[in-house]
Amino acid sequence: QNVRSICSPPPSPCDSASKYRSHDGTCNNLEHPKWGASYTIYTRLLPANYADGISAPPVAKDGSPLPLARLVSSTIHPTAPVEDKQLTLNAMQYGQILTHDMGVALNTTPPDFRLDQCCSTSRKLLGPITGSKYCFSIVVPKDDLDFIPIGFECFPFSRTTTDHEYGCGRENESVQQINGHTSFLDLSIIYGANADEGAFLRVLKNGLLKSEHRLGQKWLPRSTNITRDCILGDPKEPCYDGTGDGRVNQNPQLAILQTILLREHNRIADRLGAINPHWDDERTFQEARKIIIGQHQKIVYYDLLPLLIGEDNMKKHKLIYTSKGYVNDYDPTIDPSIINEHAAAAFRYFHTLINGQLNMFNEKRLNEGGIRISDYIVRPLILENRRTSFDDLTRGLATQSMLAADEYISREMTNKFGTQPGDLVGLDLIAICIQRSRDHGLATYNDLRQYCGLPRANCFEDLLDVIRKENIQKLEELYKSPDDIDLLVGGSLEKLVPGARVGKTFLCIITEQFIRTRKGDRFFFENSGDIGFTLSQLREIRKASISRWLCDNTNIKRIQPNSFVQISTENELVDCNDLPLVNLKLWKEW
Ligand code: HEM
Ligand SMILES: [Ca+2]
Repeated sequence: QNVRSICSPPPSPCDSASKYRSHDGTCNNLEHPKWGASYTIYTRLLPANYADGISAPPVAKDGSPLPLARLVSSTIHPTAPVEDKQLTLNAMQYGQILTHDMGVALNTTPPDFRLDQCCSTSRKLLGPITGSKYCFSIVVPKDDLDFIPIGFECFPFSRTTTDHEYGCGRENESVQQINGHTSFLDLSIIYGANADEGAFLRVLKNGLLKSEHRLGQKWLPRSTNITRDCILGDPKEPCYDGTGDGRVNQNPQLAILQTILLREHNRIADRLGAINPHWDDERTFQEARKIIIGQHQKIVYYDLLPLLIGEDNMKKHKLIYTSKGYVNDYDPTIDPSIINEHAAAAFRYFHTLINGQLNMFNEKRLNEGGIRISDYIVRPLILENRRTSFDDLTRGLATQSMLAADEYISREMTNKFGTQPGDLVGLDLIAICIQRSRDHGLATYNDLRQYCGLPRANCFEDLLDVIRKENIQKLEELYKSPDDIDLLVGGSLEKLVPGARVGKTFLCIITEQFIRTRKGDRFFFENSGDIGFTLSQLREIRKASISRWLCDNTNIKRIQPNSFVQISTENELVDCNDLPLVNLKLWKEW
């Protein structure tokens, strides 16, 4: 899509009678058809903070450069294998699904940037990993834990959309990044974020999405462009495409959940077809899509988010209800676009939850061995390795602990990210994210503290209200003034708010995002009217659970009722058939 049309979209007339979401999110808001649509810009809570007011990454208050992102990462984020006491890896992993549904910052190659100039031996082409075509200068020796690449220039790395030619903003106005996905929770990651992609992903028969049959199971279609999508040891290894998101191969557990979503769509479409044989392909597809999206929204708001941002906090902000009826809180004045401070900083805090080791479990939940995640980044061969691998890894999601929300990060992410066996250098995901947040010109930690109702810190000691002393000392070593602290860095060090897995500032940003995502979505599953569910259908949708999804789309026979939460006496393994099931007979049309 050409950038000019993104920046000044022509008025697009909407069909208010249309019962289903568009693929690109347009016309969700009938007054503002582009709100929340794919290929529109992110929004901000506070004005951009570019050094030149336009597009250059920020500098310190006194004009000196900010500390190197890699130096910040290795100073602030040591490693420690602290596990979360309550939640499983599945909670982290569905968090990534949710993130991907809400956005992907489009990266564009600056015209003066030649790959052959930059990809010398010490650098790495990151295409398949981040979806960008840049060479990164943050590469670190894979096993040298204390190596800090001082002297490595801190890249012209993404310049995501920092050229007017590529980003939006008139001349002399600050640049804003572009979101390649719909902002809505509409599973654009499996249905595609525009009409052409949406049609391409479908069989166009019986309401089905394209899939491939192997090992007696349905799989995501294999990629026809493996060098773009994966880094494989052998070109015959699986590498997926044919889903609505280019990041599907990024890590094995992500590919698993994408596969489960695909299977669930096709499972529901099959049932609906049997219940309503007179429905055509389009009707079956759209009704199945609506059912899966409704279940997904229920699972996100009612089952997952309370664990991350606190149940009391969600109730206080009217993000969840105890009502058995409709909620009808759609507010057409709310713009559901994704907030840049949320996507490029606050929600990335949950990278702390990633466990570098993925274990496989048999049906007795006995550990059958594990893999290092860094060996399988953009290389999902482990899913189809053996007949049971997929199921064993899925049980791992439901069994293993995620890591705790704290300042510690797995070395698999900060030193070995994106490596292949034999590689001498790896990447640092956290350094990449710090650099990315600068590239997006986010306002500083101090600015967001103030926005969120904390006092501005005039000196480092003022941070004691939410940050531990030893961490303030580290900040003082790195930054010259409290006004220089990056939002991602300061926010990541805050003490957790009781009941939540984030500190105050990030909680405020993330909560604001999920208010907009809910109230700014005319099709949110708890709304009534022609586009909503009937009340009895809504009661069925509310029975959905992540555990039942795993059961219905794998060979798993027993699971705990809530597989975001570890097995315990309150959450014991039960027979899959004993879990509540969404009764599709309620969709029978007489
Ligand atoms: C194994 C798990 C994960 C891996 C390997 C991973 C890796 C990545 C990578 C490579 C990026 C792009 C970095 C850049 O170039 O800017 C990214 C972006 C992001 N990640 Fe993760 N991530 C994981 C899990 C999560 C989880 C659990 C969350 C939150 C619950 C999360 C939130 C985000 C967000 C919000 C973005 C920005 C998306 C956008 O472009 O709008 N990630 N992650
Ligand atoms: Ca979406």
